[in-house]
Amino acid sequence: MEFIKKIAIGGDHAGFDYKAELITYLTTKGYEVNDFGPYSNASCDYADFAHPLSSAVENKEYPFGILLCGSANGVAITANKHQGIRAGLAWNAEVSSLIRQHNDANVLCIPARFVTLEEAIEITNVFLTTEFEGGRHQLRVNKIPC
Ligand SMILES: O=C(CO)[C@H](O)[C@H](O)[C@H](O)COP(=O)(O)O
Repeated sequence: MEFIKKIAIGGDHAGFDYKAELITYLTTKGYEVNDFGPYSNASCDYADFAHPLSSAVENKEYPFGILLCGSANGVAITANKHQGIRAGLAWNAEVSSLIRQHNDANVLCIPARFVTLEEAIEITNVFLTTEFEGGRHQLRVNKIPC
């Protein structure tokens, strides 16, 4: 699998601390990480950050995006409003692998209030290093756009 260089990351205040840790982790692993915000842990609205990130991924500026909020539902609901986005929640490594293998997810949504930082890092690692399986799954993914 080709090394993916550029990653977009964002979320809301509930994901702020983990977002900072993931930026540091991914940067040390050699990724070029663009932080779409927020830039403090002050209460904010996830859509304000999930929409710009999703547009950038949809426009192929980044192969993958990572969004973090408290339960991951707000950012996922927002990101999936974009036709070119397949945003999946992942709360453990196995689910993270499956949203890549079976759903060809291009945005990972992490429930920051429901996983440990170590789990968030593992979920991220698995997401970025797992390939889409294609085959029967491609036929299903092709049917998603409405
Ligand atoms: O969309 C959400 C709920 O599913 C996110 O988890 C937000 O982070 C959460 O709603 C923020 O809640 P807060 O009480 O305003 O911190």
